[in-house]
Amino acid sequence: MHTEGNMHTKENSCCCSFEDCKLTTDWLLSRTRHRPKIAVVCGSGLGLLADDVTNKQTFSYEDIPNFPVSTVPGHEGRLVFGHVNDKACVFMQGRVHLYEGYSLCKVTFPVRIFKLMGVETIIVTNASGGLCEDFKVGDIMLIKDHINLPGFAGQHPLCGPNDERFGIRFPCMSDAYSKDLRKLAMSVSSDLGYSNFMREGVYCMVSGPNFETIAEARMLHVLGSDSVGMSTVPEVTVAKHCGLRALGISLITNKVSLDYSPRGEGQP
Ligand SMILES: O=P(O)(O)O[C@@H]1C[C@H](O)[C@@H](CO)O1
Ligand SMILES: Nc1nc2[nH]cnc2c(=O)[nH]1
Repeated sequence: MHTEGNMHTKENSCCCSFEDCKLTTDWLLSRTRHRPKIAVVCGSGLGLLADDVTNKQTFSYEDIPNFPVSTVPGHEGRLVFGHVNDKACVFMQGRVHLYEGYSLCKVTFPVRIFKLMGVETIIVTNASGGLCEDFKVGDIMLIKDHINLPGFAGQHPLCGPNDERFGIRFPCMSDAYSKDLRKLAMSVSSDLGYSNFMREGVYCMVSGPNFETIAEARMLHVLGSDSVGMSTVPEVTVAKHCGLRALGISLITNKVSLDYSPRGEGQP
């Protein structure tokens, strides 16, 4: 069989086998006493989410065997173990993306490490563009569902042979984002007085690295997307596959242009 150029064939299917994951997990477990139950993936510019962690222990991605290394500004590239309100957590200060040249298998490698370390809940955050006309810059959108656009084109982290030690061949994705966690997040934000900028919606992943053309943005909007970004979907897909509870949070950092008329320059 000819395999060149097709990373999902049997011969070249996985750069992150169960054994690779185990090696990385054991490496971390032997170097930290922390046993996190909650993992948080910090999106672009959101590394400060780990600022309030107590009893911190950090590892640079480049020191962790097999771990992918962030190449984008705003992604510090370190794992932070510690506690938030007495809950044992691990934060990824920075993630890697498909557009950096990483396979989705590598992009989602940390999620499987968290699972093997004993994590039960994952909070995945991102910076995204708002497509929903009601959204304002600075709004926080709880992700209720996603559209996996690269997945439609065969760029999917679960392509290739399925290892049942992680999860089943055909995982259900209709409930990838925990309803209970969304309810809890809404209730906590209301208690904090944040209701004015809390939203709920559908996040669409594109591969990037370019931002959308106006025609593309209109298409994504018509398809039911409320925000668009370049991450999160692979991580949540792999989290669901291996039985983690997921909460997805999108910070709306810009409004995506849906019409040709205003602010003219350079537009068709
Ligand atoms: O890691 P996230 O999804 O927050 O990063 C977003 C998408 C691109 O990497 C970058 C573009 O602004 O921010
Ligand atoms: N694709 C995409 N990613 C983003 N990340 C932050 N804003 C945007 C956006 O407008 N489009």
